Amino acid sequence: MKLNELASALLITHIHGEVNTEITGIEADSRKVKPGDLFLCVPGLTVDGHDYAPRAIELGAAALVTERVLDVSVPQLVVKDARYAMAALSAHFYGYASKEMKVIGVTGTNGKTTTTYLIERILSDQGFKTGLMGNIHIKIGSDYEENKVTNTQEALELQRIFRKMADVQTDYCIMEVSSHGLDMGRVKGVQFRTGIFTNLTQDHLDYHKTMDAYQAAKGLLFSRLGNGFSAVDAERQYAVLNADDPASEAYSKLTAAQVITYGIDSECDVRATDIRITAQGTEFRLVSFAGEALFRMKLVGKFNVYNALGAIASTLAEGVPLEQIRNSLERVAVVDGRMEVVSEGQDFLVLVDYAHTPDGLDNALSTIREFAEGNVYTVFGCGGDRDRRKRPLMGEVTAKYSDYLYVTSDNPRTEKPEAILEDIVPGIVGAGFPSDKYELIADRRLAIQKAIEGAGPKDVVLIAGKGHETYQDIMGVKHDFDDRLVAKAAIRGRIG
Ligand SMILES: CC(=O)N[C@H]1[C@@H](OP(=O)(O)OP(=O)(O)OC[C@H]2O[C@@H](n3ccc(=O)[nH]c3=O)[C@H](O)[C@@H]2O)O[C@H](CO)[C@@H](O)[C@@H]1O[C@H](C)C(=O)N[C@@H](C)C(=O)N[C@H](CCC(=O)O)C(=O)O
Ligand SMILES: Nc1ncnc2c1ncn2[C@@H]1O[C@H](COP(=O)(O)OP(=O)(O)OP(=O)(O)O)[C@@H](O)[C@H]1O
Ligand SMILES: N[C@H](CCC[C@H](N)C(=O)O)C(=O)O
Ligand SMILES: [Mg+2]
Repeated sequence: MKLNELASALLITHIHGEVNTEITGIEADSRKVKPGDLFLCVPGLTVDGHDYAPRAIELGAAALVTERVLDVSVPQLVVKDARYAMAALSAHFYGYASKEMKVIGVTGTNGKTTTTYLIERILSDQGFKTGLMGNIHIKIGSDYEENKVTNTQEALELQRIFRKMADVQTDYCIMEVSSHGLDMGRVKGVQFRTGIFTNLTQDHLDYHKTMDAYQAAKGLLFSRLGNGFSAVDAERQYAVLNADDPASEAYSKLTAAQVITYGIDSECDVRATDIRITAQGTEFRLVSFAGEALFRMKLVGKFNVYNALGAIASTLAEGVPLEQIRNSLERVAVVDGRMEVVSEGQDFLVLVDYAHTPDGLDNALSTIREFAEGNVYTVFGCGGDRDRRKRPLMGEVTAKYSDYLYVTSDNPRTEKPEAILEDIVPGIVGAGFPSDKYELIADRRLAIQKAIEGAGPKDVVLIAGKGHETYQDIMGVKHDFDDRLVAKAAIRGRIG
């Protein structure tokens, strides 16, 4: 594509240099530039992409996108806002691929991965071709790719993925939409069919600073939906909101999409009643605008009833019959790394779960308390270079529900592991937890071993925070680490 053809995606811009320069790719990271690429100079929070222009040109960049004219040899497309330009130019370059499928986006503090996974199962069981973007992996047709970021891709990568999905005739893309992704404009230009809101509780205050700002970032998904009412079903847009979460009221005001509410405690369009939770699963009666049905799911915990409700509401909107939604959900055995049972035949229960927020831990542990017959041992930590204010709160929640605590590392990244552990302690102490029942063990393998060695018959060991992750990030290096494998080895060591 020629540079001036690409530039037509933006109204206010000018080209400094040869307008007919051929562009064969787009890149925003100098380390990945290939000959013929357009290199986007993005001012970031840590460095300024303009400083990497010379390196990109050395690697063969054919042109640049800049916010100011640089003294360099290649043509420049000068724009007002490089991040906005990244979204607009990438969408143009990849042919507005998200418009070739229905995109269902899920936002919220917890439950995004689980909800996307459930929707994908329901729709693929209906014979639709599905794509999935979330932190377990990215699914394009029948191929799976690793997700190198935890959640929502940068606009450029996102549009590249949509193109690949469109090329294999994907009907539905179901994706997690993080608050960072919304706030940084990564999903600008993505045409969503449906936005789903799971819940809003504390996380990411390192980035958003206040809960109001965090709530507003998630609101961007809903404020962009629905303003072009249409008689054509495929063009309609839906906002699926959790009626039991106070933020939903604000989101329903922000959106012009048709609102479908779901919940347990409040009056709503898709509601679960008569809920029964056991260690083996969850039962509930579904009362909805499309009829009633009894659901028996293998997924445990009340929070998974909420995730199921979001999935049910959004697929009912797609016209999937309630009975068939139920059949699909009843077949889901486990979502990778979420309340996943680790069994080597031992006489106590070991669960690996991805809870990494105060509310996530509250949900996971309160569920465990509903069925635990013995003591509850919790192994957990808090991520480095992430919200520090959630650390004592996570200590407090784990103390509330556990008999023994093993506080350990969970991706310390560039922080000192011991310092993170110290940030957690005030929450444990403040909750009045006995000092002889918790230990700080920075080595996660050791912490898991100790918890498993301590457990007796009928006890429950919860290993929280890493779920499906297969690494421990220490100073930017990802070391192999899988809670499930480490727990299995520890159990074998104990019983073998
Ligand atoms: C806070 C945040 O999200 N930051 C993201 C942002 O960083 P930034 O704006 O500071 O960029 P920067 O590192 O200063 O770099 C500026 C520009 O220079 C370029 N550069 C940089 C170095 C170089 O050698 N060459 C080069 O060209 C970069 O590619 C970039 O275009 O843009 C970068 C490039 O795309 C991302 O890597 C980076 O994600 C960081 C690594 C991150 O950890 N993000 C997390 C917090 C995140 O986004 N998490 C959410 C999940 C949240 C949830 O649980 O809901 C997610 O969606 O993944
Ligand atoms: N609806 C929910 N409400 C509260 N907690 C939940 C809910 N669903 C899951 N959880 C808890 O949060 C953990 C993470 O769930 P999940 O991976 O689905 O969330 P996520 O929103 O995708 O997280 P991330 O922001 O890391 O992508 C689970 O392991 C579980 O402990
Ligand atoms: N999406 C979350 C994942 C956290 C997972 C946990 N294992 C950690 O590293 O803190 C984040 O990026 O904050
Ligand atoms: Mg997720």
